[in-house]
Amino acid sequence: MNAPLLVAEGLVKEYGNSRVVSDVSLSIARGEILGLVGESGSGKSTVARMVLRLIEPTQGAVHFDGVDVLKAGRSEMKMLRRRMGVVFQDPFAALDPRMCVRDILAEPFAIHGEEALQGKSMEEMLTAMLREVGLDASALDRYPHAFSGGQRQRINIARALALRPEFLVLDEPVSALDVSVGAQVINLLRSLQQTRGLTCLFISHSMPLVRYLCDRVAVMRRGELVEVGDAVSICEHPREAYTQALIAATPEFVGL
Ligand SMILES: Nc1ncnc2c1ncn2[C@@H]1O[C@H](COP(=O)(O)OP(=O)(O)OP(=O)(O)O)[C@@H](O)[C@H]1O
Repeated sequence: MNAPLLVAEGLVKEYGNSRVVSDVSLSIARGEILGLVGESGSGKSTVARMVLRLIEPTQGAVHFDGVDVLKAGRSEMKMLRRRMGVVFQDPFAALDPRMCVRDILAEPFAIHGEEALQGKSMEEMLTAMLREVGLDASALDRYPHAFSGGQRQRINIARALALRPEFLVLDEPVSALDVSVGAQVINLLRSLQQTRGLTCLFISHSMPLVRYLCDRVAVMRRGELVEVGDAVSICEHPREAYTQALIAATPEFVGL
């Protein structure tokens, strides 16, 4: 296995007296997709937000490519942000309804500088980004409400990949979509992960989906990890009754 790109150690998150994440340690190898599963409220999103440093852990450490994320200063953090993308569950809430797709996709370049265009014109770059997610340039002048849920999630994915991050957090990216539309988005993510060699943290409550997409899986229950291992082995031979119940609770994923 390659050296890990991301290592999280002993992550804890407390809100007042309530401990919502307790001593979670994870590592993700370069090019690997790690699934993070667990019932609603088990702390999956909180772990992901700590890894991305969107929230500060109460305790613990995160290293990304050897860099201590929680100790990074402002400019180092800006560099790290370029290397980490995120796609959230709700494809509509994530897109500003007053911005056309051109402005939504151009925003990362406005924040991080046009050298990220790698010599392309903005128009060429935006068209290429849309093509990569199965949309065409006619989308550029339209607004989010003009798209279906699946198309909106494709726009979110294009934006998350704009600065060519190495690491992508996918926080339940298809759970707001119809099953067949969700399967198409999963297959898109799978092919993008392969062509770009992305390292991913994939959050889901569906064990069959994790089995389809992920190399390894970490199972969370009430803020703690209960088992971590190869996705197929855990789906076929779960050790914990909790994991068995998660498997039983979700219908088989049909990859179309
Ligand atoms: N800002 C906050 N203040 C207080 N409690 C919070 C806060 N954010 C999250 N929590 C609590 O932390 C727990 C874990 O939430 P989290 O969103 O990480 O779970 P999850 O496993 O991602 O759930 P879901 O599958 O429903 O998204 C929940 O009980 C939630 O209410």
